[in-house]
Amino acid sequence: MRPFGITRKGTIRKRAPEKKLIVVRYIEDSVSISENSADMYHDEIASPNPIFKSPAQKNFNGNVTGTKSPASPSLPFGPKAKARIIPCKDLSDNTHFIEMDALEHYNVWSDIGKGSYAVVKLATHKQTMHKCAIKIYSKKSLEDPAIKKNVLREIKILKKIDHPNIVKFYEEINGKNNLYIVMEYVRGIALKNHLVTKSNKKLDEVEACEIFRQIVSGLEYCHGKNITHRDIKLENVQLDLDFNVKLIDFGFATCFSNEKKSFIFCGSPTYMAPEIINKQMFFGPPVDVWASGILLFALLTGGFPFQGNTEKRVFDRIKKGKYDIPSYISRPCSDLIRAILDPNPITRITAKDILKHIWIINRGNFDLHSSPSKGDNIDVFDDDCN
Ligand SMILES: Nc1ncnc2c1ncn2[C@@H]1O[C@H](COP(=O)(O)OP(=O)(O)OP(=O)(O)O)[C@@H](O)[C@H]1O
Repeated sequence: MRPFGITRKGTIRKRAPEKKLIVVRYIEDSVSISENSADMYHDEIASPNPIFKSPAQKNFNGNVTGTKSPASPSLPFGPKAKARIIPCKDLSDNTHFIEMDALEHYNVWSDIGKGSYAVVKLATHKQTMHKCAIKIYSKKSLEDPAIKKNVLREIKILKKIDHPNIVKFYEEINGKNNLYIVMEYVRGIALKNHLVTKSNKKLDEVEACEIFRQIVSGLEYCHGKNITHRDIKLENVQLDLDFNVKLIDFGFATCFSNEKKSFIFCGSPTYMAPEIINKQMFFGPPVDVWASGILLFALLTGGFPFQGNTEKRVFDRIKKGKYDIPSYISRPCSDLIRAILDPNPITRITAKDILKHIWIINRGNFDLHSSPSKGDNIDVFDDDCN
């Protein structure tokens, strides 16, 4: 179990009644618990009658103690609690230091994710106790016009979207130091991490199909609204506890027009379509479809079709377009992968047609031609080029 702590301006160390050392660190009227404990305890925290006699509430009243609720034997203040010390990060350089006046309606907990420019924190709406995720961009990073443009576009696009397989936008909050995007909290696991838990880092066709179908369903919806995600990859697919798919991170998303082709070099190298690498003008949707094919390949094989130790090598292979589909993949699935990884964006299958493909209709239930052989397993998850 990871450390637990309460935060509100400054840091104090306290002994709980059980004489166990608890370190309490105060930031501004907020409570911070570590990533793991946040997930472990957030049901209690979020419940209207929290089992955990919320140190948060005590904290808000300025009365901080580490006492445990009688009904919370599993919580870290229990008799078995060991000294749990909050990682004492230097808050002075924490650009994602939350502003409680801006987030007055939320209790903000600890980090649930980190991206290149944003930190994502778990929060609960104080009145409804509804859990949410708050993506925090420091305004310093938004001084870069390109980043600012992307973030504003991310917000604009998220506002337009309402689909079960896409994370829901709740509100944006413009703080003095940060910009906050409040959105649906997807309690679960990133698809990439889910894959890593599997033997050989791959899924069977039925499970892969169920996940892939939902991804493509979200994409089809976006494409129907003239929106492209442009950064489809394992890391940007979150699974909830019921294994429902939610697409996240619309930081590269954009609106496209059927009349106007555009060119922009964006996405993650392993997932980039040949038309991007060849610097051709392109419409958005085929690029998402290509990336979804790379992702499907990864789900089924534990590897990527175009690999290399350097970006250049990956690009060279994508340009050549040569890849092997392992023999244990069923014929209908192989056919679908080939239709998706069609180097020509004009003839490449669309998201709409993927959903009508026999492999999807049959939910991946096809006899396998052969069992995996040694050489069929490609493991590139440690590849720097992801
Ligand atoms: N709504 C959410 N619910 C749960 N976890 C989330 C949510 N949104 C983001 N995360 C977590 O936070 C991480 C970072 O989020 P996100 O990818 O949106 O940030 P980013 O800065 O845009 O990332 P990148 O550097 O890839 O562009 C994700 O990988 C995911 O683990």
